[in-house]
Amino acid sequence: MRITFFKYQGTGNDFVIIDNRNLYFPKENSELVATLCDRKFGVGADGLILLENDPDLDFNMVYYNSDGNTSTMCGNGGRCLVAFAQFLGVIDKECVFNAIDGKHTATIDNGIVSLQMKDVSEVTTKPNSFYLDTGSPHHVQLVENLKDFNVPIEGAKLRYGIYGESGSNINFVEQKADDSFAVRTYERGVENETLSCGTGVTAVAIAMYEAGKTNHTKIDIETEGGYLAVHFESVNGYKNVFLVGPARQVFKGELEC
Ligand SMILES: N[C@@H](CCC[C@H](N)C(=O)O)C(=O)O
Repeated sequence: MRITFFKYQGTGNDFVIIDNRNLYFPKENSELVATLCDRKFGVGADGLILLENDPDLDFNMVYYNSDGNTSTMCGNGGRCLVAFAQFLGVIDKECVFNAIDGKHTATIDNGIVSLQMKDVSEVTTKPNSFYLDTGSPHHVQLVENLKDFNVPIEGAKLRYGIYGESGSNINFVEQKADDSFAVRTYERGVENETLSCGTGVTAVAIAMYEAGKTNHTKIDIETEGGYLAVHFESVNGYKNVFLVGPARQVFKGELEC
């Protein structure tokens, strides 16, 4: 079988993306997905995404982590998929698509994608951290000297120690200004630090507002792979939550497997 794939990145969170509108990709083959995502034996990516037709909406998103398993929502992946849908001519500048956590609206202008994330009704406050679901589960913890923090080691400890097998993504945060934070994320399913995590920065923005660290509802986030913005409304929970930032095609390839 010949697979045509595209490589995309959104603030350095990178994805193999495949046009699966004709349903040719063997979706149950998790070994193939893991190999395609492998940085030594495959293309190399934090995850793989299939763009499929949806009966009612512009398209459907199927997301796999680099371990080969399907998972919950990927914010940066969703933004990259919107850019891919525009590249394919499936959409123009606006769309509504389906993902594992439901319907998402998005706009794209000059490679900047604004993606509506799911509403957040609950933020759990723990002694020195927060836990919330922004489409994927996230632990958010303030640390000092984020630059030198050992994210892979400390992230793995919390991911397995507190959250067990089903796990959580783990975000370490440092405040930069009233309305800006730097974030480094350990991603479940990649089992390592990634350069950026869209549902993660969304969780950080909301958790920091909930904690009273900021009273801004538009928050800038610095990741290791670039800048993202999150804005939301805070009325009985968090609604109209948007993740905004660049999404770029890196290259196209073909492989026989
Ligand atoms: N990179 C993602 C999150 C992908 C899902 C996550 N690894 C999980 O399994 O929870 C993002 O940009 O949101």
